[in-house]
Amino acid sequence: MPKEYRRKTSKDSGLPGTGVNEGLRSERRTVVKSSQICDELRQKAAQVSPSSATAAPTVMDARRPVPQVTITPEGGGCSREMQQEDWDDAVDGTLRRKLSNSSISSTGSSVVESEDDLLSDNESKSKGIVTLEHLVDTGESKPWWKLKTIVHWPFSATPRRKVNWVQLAGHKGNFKAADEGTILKKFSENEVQCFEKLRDDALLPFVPGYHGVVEKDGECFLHMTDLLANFDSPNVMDCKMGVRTYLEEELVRARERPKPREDLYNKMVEVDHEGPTPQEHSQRGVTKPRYMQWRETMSSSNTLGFRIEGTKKWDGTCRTDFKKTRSKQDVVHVFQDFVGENVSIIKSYLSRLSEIQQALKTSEFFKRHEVIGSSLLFIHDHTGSAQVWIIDFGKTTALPEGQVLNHDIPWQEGNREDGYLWGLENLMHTLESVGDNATGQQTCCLDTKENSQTINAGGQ
Ligand SMILES: Nc1ncnc2c1ncn2[C@@H]1O[C@H](COP(=O)(O)OP(=O)(O)OP(=O)(O)O)[C@@H](O)[C@H]1O
Ligand SMILES: O=P(O)(O)O[C@@H]1[C@H](O)[C@H](O)[C@@H](OP(=O)(O)O)[C@H](OP(=O)(O)O)[C@H]1O
Repeated sequence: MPKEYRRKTSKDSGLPGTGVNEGLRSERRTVVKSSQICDELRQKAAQVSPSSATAAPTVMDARRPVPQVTITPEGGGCSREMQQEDWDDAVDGTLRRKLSNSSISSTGSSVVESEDDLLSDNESKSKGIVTLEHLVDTGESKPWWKLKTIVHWPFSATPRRKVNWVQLAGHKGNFKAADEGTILKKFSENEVQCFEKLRDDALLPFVPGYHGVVEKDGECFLHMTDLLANFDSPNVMDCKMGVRTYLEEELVRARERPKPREDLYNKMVEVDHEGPTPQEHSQRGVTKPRYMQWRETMSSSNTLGFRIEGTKKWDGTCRTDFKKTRSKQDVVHVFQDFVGENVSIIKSYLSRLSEIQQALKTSEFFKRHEVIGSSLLFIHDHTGSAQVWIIDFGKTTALPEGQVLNHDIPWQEGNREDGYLWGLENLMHTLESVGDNATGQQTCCLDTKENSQTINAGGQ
């Protein structure tokens, strides 16, 4: 699915007067009333799920305190601090260019240009500790959706409650603070539709709570539960699931209209100078699917059906340097470091993964969707609490009517298989190995059958 569709926002949503046919570039300059657009987007997305019309909560709640976000330079310097000038920029609408060059620039791309996405710089990832600051209600709370009108709020004089938060993967600037226990993720029509469909699905207990579409600073966001909220100094790990991390459509488009990207070339040579072909070296560019395939081959996506994207430990240590973490042994080591050989945590994780596995096998949603780029988010803390959640449905795509997937057979172009279940099984085996190493025996964990299946990644 083209990114300009997946990440449609209020400003390129195909709403009356903002249709893609009119050209998104010129449309982006159109001044639109965003709260009205969010309402329309919410209603439009809600149409996919009959039950959601009543289930959608009121999103414009005047009692909410004004949220803001500060990104602090913690965790090995893999984050940045949001400055006052960032907020000033919001007044003239350039904030999102400075803070979120990735999803937003793709959102703003025109249909004609976006053969394989237009994210053409290498700052597209935000990886690090983010301190979300929820302003304390001083008794004169203002409707938070009006933040754009009070962007010069005297930040230093306002009482705040800091909430440590981490964004381990994904696009820079995609998240903002909301009221306590919740966060905002940049709107994607595709993701909203998935959440709407998931309201009635067996997977519901394993996805973040979804509270509708809201507007802030003139943009629309998904309002969802902050999965870290109930943990005390959590340890967090993001594992991207599947053997394939790009959509078949992206492959087709790149073939029809190849668009080498310099930012992806730079990311590739940074990890492996021998990665690009001589032609790619000479043009200093690689196409998106080519980069994604290379990422899958360098990491464990192809060999295990999942890969580690990032980890953050309770002490603030943050790691995202896993692009070459490929062998099962290497993956086991990362998990060992993450759980500290705590067998009880490992057992909790395995038990939760087993529940997820069962739910996936009965889920109508899962059966009828190609699940690409989705992650399992592992979270545990010193109290012994350990959970796993399914996150990121930005590239999860409905199959044509009547078509279903197995999720554990080899991908060949056209069959749209993603290898999700195969990856999950390997992930469980990996955790079992970690448990076995911790106990020094073979009895740690679940009695899962040996996984002998291989996914044919050669077709990529
Ligand atoms: N509901 C949530 N609660 C807590 N943390 C979350 C939640 N959703 C996402 N995160 C954090 O944000 C990171 C990125 O999330 P996500 O994958 O949804 O973003 P994205 O920008 O869509 O990613 P991608 O670029 O891979 O599509 C995760 O690795 C996790 O650290
Ligand atoms: O992890 P890396 O090496 O930084 O690579 C990025 C990662 O694969 C993201 O999942 C992808 O976004 P999507 O999943 O949304 O396609 C992004 O594409 P992009 O640069 O086009 O945003 C890649 O650059």
